[in-house]
Amino acid sequence: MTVRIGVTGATGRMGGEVLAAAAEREDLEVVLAVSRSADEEVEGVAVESAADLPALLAEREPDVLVDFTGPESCVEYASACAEAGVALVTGTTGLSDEQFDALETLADDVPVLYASNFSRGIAALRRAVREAIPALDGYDIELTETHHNAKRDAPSGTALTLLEDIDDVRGDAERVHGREGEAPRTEGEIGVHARRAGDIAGEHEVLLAGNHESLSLTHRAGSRGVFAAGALDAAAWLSGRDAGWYDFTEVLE
Ligand SMILES: NC(=O)c1ccc[n+]([C@@H]2O[C@H](COP(=O)([O-])OP(=O)(O)OC[C@H]3O[C@@H](n4cnc5c(N)ncnc54)[C@H](O)[C@@H]3O)[C@@H](O)[C@H]2O)c1
Ligand SMILES: O=C(O)C1=N[C@H](C(=O)O)CCC1
Repeated sequence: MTVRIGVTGATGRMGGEVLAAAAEREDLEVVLAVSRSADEEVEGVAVESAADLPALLAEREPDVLVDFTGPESCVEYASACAEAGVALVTGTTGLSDEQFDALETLADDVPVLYASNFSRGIAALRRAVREAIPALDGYDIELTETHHNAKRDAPSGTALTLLEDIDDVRGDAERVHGREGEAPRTEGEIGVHARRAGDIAGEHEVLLAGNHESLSLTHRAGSRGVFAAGALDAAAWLSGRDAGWYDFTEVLE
């Protein structure tokens, strides 16, 4: 059965990637694309005004809405989905704790799948990090992420997810965001570094060092297409499921 999808942020970098990737798939049909700046075509799809989203959801009846926008719009669109009974896949990062709480509450009404990163490589990196930490007890950990020069939030959503993974395995640690001046490392702290340059799609490195050795676990996205493909796989998987909060790792099981 073809899954009917809607796309928000259609004129954005990820919105365009999602529309381009969806056009190549036979299991999905784009029935709706919206953006703050309407009246454009993206990848041959007419982009309508995001202000009309509630009415458009009722009229076009997508099974799943795919959202890569900003934190405020993500919660607003999730709320429209809950109202219309439409499932939501979102990869929007930079959400506050309150905004995550709001999304989780809306997941009582419709299926919501959130992932800070929709690449399979990052899913594998997360597993590798969870395995490496207990094997390298007491080693220093530094996390570095690098993204294009238009990225708004820092550290990246993926970096925050990796930090949560590290805390889960090793217990909560102090996070030191960059260093300047007299700033020697304290035991157990995690250095967090965010670089912004050019059009880099996304790089994450977890460095573990101690005992006269170091282990660097690094993922590099070759293009945004990898995130779009993962989000569409998530949309196909989520369609028809019960209301609830879902994770990308469940899609990959
Ligand atoms: N989870 C992942 O795998 C993944 C991958 C790439 C990007 N992202 C995240 O996706 C989001 C979008 O990234 P992008 O590079 O496409 O950004 P972008 O700026 O190119 O596009 C964002 C789109 O959302 C719209 N938008 C932004 N704020 C809005 C608001 N308040 N109200 C209505 N519309 C709004 C913009 O008009 C634009 O169309 C970011 O949070 C980014 O971190 C996640
Ligand atoms: O380009 C972005 O913005 C990305 N955002 C996600 C994050 O914040 O982790 C995933 C990688 C690309």
